[in-house]
Amino acid sequence: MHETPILRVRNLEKQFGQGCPDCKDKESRSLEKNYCSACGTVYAVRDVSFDLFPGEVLGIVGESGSGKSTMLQGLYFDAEITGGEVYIDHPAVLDKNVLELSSQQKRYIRNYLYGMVYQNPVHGLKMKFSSVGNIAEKMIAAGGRNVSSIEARSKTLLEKVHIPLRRMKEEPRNFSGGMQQRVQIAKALSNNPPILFLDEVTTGLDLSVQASVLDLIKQIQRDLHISMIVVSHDLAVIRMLADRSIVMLNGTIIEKGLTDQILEDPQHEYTQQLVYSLL
Ligand SMILES: Nc1ncnc2c1ncn2[C@@H]1O[C@H](COP(=O)(O)OP(=O)(O)OP(=O)(O)O)[C@@H](O)[C@H]1O
Repeated sequence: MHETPILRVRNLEKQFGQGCPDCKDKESRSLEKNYCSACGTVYAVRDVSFDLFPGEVLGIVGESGSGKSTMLQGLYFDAEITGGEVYIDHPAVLDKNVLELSSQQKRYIRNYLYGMVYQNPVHGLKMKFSSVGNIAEKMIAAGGRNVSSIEARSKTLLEKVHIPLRRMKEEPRNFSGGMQQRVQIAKALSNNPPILFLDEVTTGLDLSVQASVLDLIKQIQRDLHISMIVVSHDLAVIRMLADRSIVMLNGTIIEKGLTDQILEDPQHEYTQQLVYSLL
């Protein structure tokens, strides 16, 4: 039996710059990594295609500048994508390339179908709202109006991410980095999205805090059976979380497969270096 992917990404492209005769033609262009030295255009994401299946964690790993964050920002509509198609297996948008939808329809997807956890909590949280207020805001944006059920769900979510309820009225700017990431995760889950994006969520945290946030993500994945795309430059993070993985370099996919397989038998020279650096 073939399962239908919850998310299908096809030939995604993102360029910064207009391009020039030297680089406009995909087949004949020659770039320095992802950069055209003739006109300065950066080809940040090039011809990226993959499927995400229900309940699966897909890892995206690559060095700084490989295009991971740009791709995630494009999928979450934070940045405009230059080309390609994205399909979500949901009745509201079935068979529609969601990149071409109106801003209202994209808002619907961000509110109901996607959750996002950013590396920098400042991008995902309103630091002057209370923690419970941050979660409530997301539910209200999605049309929630029943105050007592919004409050009850916010509390349940904060408990789920191990934020003590006695601190729920505090602003997240007073919290440690690990706690801020927990509040972001709770907020991202507030409307029960089937797809969660996680962008370098443990980068910059102390090792012990990293481990507890990663444990939390695993626990959420087990409990909610949510599909996740986890972006990290750190193969150790991907190894801990992802069933399947994609390795990116200079904006393109250079290797993909089961994470265990990639770790055991890396094919590309760059992946081999990544794997050996874990030893
Ligand atoms: N606004 C921009 N203008 C020009 N180039 C950009 C812009 N934003 C990103 N880039 C370039 O796009 C490429 C991909 O960057 P991106 O941030 O997606 O990589 P990354 O793999 O997520 O790395 P990092 O983890 O360091 O953010 C890089 O070459 C970067 O310099």
